[in-house]
Amino acid sequence: MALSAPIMTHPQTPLIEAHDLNVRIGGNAILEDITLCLRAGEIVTVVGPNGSGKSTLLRALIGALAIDGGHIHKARDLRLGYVPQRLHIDPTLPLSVRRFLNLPRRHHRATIDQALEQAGIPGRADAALASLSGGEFQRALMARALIDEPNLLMLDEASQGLDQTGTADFYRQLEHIRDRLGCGILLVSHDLHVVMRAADRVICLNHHICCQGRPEAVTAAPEYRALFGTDDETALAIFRHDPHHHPHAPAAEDDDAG
Ligand SMILES: Nc1ncnc2c1ncn2[C@@H]1O[C@H](COP(=O)(O)OP(=O)(O)OP(=O)(O)O)[C@@H](O)[C@H]1O
Repeated sequence: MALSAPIMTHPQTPLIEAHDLNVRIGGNAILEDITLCLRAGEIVTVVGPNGSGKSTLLRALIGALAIDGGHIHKARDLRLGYVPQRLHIDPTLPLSVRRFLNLPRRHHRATIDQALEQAGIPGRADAALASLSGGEFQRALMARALIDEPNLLMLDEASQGLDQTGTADFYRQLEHIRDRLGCGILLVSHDLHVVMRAADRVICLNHHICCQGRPEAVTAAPEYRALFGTDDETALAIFRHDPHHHPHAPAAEDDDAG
């Protein structure tokens, strides 16, 4: 199926909801009472210190991890694309990008070419996977996540290893994908400045949700400042989110942090 057709999920339909989600690993509470909701058309970014449970949250939401409490409700028509934080591929494996994207099942050439174009590496289908740079490899992972036309895309620090320009390009690409497919995007990132520019909503996680809301509201929240300080105020002023730039984005769930 062509990737260009917009996905007709109703903008206000929750794609995924978590209620009072609890996850314990090795006797430690990693996620505590997480309640969140993600809708089609919005870009939501999870920020938080190292070890605060961001990857665990994504893995719990996609069902890769057993939960110890609460529940997760997924839309009946949910089609999930997931870009993991890491994926180790043996560099000696003679694997082209096309063959990688054909695992575990084959796709039409045109579908693969289109996914690569959407992910920002057009024309690289016949390149050896091992020959891709770190940033290109991340984009190949993104193409793999896009190939089945997800209506929810989850990315776990997919911009790691990219330089400043590459990171800014990456977020622009995400906005483009959201605008073109109408999908919801949930991402984990440490690039606070760019995150603040690209996200419709930010969730600040430190095992529990410290605060969430529009980027401006979250950065003003004492809980966020206690974790990240206030140094990004200047950058935020430069990168401030322009609502007119994203005509398809629905209003964020919370206007205020908390
Ligand atoms: N499989 C596991 N076994 C033991 N501990 C785990 C496992 N997975 C996660 N943890 C622990 O859970 C905590 C949260 O890990 P997680 O990877 O979710 O954090 P994170 O916020 O994504 O961190 P980072 O920003 O460093 O990627 C960490 O203390 C981690 O050591």
